[in-house]
Amino acid sequence: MDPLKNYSEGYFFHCNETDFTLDYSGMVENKEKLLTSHSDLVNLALDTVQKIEKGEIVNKTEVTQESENRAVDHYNLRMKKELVEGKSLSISLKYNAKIVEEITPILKGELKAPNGQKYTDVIFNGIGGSSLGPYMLVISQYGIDYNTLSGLPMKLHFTSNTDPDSFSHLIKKLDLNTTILVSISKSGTTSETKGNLEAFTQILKDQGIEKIGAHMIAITTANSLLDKFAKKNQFLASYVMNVETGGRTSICSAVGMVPAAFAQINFEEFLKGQSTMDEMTRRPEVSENPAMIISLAIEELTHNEKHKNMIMLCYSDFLKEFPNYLQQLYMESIGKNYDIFGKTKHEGQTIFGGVGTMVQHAFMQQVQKGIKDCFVRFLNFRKRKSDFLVESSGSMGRQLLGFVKGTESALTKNNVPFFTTTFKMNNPFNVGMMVALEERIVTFIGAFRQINCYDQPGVQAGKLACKHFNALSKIVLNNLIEYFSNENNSFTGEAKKYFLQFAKTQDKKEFSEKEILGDSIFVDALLSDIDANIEIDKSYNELKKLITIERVMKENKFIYTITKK
Ligand SMILES: O=P(O)(O)OC[C@H]1O[C@H](O)[C@H](O)[C@@H](O)[C@@H]1O
Repeated sequence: MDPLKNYSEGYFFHCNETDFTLDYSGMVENKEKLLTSHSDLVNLALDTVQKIEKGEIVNKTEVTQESENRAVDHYNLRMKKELVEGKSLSISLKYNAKIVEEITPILKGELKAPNGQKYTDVIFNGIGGSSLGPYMLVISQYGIDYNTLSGLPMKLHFTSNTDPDSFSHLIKKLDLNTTILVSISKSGTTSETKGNLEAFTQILKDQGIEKIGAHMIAITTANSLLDKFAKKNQFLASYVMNVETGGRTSICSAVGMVPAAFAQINFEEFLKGQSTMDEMTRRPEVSENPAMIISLAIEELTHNEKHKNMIMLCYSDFLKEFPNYLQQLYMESIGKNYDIFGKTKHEGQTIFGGVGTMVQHAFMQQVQKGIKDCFVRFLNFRKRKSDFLVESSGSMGRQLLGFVKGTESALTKNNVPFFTTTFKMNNPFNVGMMVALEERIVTFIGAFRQINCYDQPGVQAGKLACKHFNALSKIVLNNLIEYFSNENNSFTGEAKKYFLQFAKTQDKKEFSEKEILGDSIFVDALLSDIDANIEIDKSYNELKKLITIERVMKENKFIYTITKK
C-alpha cells in the first residue's frame, strides 16, 4: 500500500445536495478492489436492509431463548414511503408536532405547576439508549454549558445512574415544586431508571407534594409498567415508542422528540437528515453508498483482527458526546458470541474517541507510533458559525482544519488507516445524517458477519443478576431484623457462614455449591455495605436502631461481627 499516493489522489464520495463528503483514501489499499470485489457481502447487507425495512422479523437467532423475535423499525420511522403500516417519516413528524404542541405551553408558562408558578427545570431520567441519544443531541446543539449559555426557557438536567451522591447533588439544587421528571425507558422496568423515579416520587411526597403526576412525564412502550404507573398517577403526559424500536436506535422516536422539544431543537430537521442519509445508504452501487464503503473498508481492515479498534475523532466541541453515543450503538450491536445460526462466533467492534484535538494530546501517541491495532475516523464540519484571529494560523477555524489535515497526514506517514467524513455544518439536519450513517454501518457490518445486531443478551444477564441481588438484599435485611429482634445477640463470621445460617430460614431447602458461592459473594457485598453505610440516613434506617456491625479481614476473608444494640 502506498498511503501517500492514495491520500493525494483522493478517494471521495460526495453528495452535492447535502454537501456531505466521505474521503476514504487513507483507509483502503485498493479502491477498485474495495468497490468491486465484495459483491457477496454487499448482497447480504442490502438484503438485510430490505428485510428490516419490509418489517420482517430480523431480531432473531437460532438461540431462541435469547432472541427477541421482533421486527426492527428505526429506518421505517423516517422513511418517506409507508412500507410498514403506521410507520413513516410523515407519521413521525406528526407525532413530533403533537409533542412540541404539548410541551410548548409548559415552556411558555401557560401550563403552570400546581403551585401556580412556571415550571423551571426538567430532569431526563433514563439510561443506555434512553439517555445517550438525547444527551448527545443537546450537547451537539448547545455544548456542555447548555444551561448557562443557551437561554432556554427551562433548565435541563440528566440522571442515569443509581448514584445517590450525584442524585442528591442534583435534587438539592432544584425547586421540586417547579420541576418535571421525564422518565425514559423502553421496557419500563430498567432498575436504574425505576429506582430514580421511585426516589424522586418519595422526595416529592416528603416535601408535601402530593400531585406527583404534575411533575412527571413518561416515554415508554404502551402498557409497560412505567406506562401503567403514568396513567395511574395522572402524569402530565405519557409518550409511546414502539416495541420494534431498539433502545440504541430510539433517538428517532419520542425518546429524542421530547428532550428536543424541551431543548427547543428542531427535531423535524433531525428526522429529515436521518431520512436523507437512509436514502443515500440504500443505494445498491457501492461507490454511491457511503455506509457501504465505510463498512467494507472496516471489514477489510478488521479481517484477521488487525486494525480492530475504531477511534472516532470529532473536530467540534459540540460533538463531545458523539463517541459515547456510538459506543453503545456499535458495541451493543456487534459484540456477540454467536451468529444468527447459533454458531459460536465472538464478534465485536471496539470504539472509543473524543474531541480532536483534545484526544490528540491523550492517546494519539500510541495510535501513531505504538501498536497498530486501530483505525481512525475523522468527523468535521466544513462551515463554521464564527471565527477568531489567531496569529499562528490566521484564524482559529483554519487552525482547527490544520489539525485535521496535519493529523491525517501524520497517520499516513505512520501507516495508520483513517477516513474522514465532512458534514456541511453543525445543525440538527446534519446530526441526523451523522447518526443515520452510523446506524447503517452497524446494520451492514452485522449482515457481513451474520449476527443479530438488535438484541443484547449480555446486558440482559447483568440486569437479571442485579435483580437477583436486589431480591437477596431484601431477604438479608429482613432476616437480620428478624434475627436480632428475637433473642439473638450476636453473629460473628464470614458471609458464607451467614448465608448458610440464614438460608436455612428460607423455604428453599437445598442450595447447590455454585449458588452458595455466588450468593455468598452478594451477601459479602451487602454486609460490607451495611458496615460502611448503616449511619447514612435512609440507607438502613430500621437496622440502625437494632445493631452495630464491624468488619475485619482475617485470612483473606472479611469477618463480620454483628451485635444487638
Ligand atoms: O430503555 P430501557 O428499557 O430502560 O433500557 C435502557 C438500556 O438498557 C440496557 O442497557 C440495554 O442494553 C440498552 O439497550 C437499553 O438502551
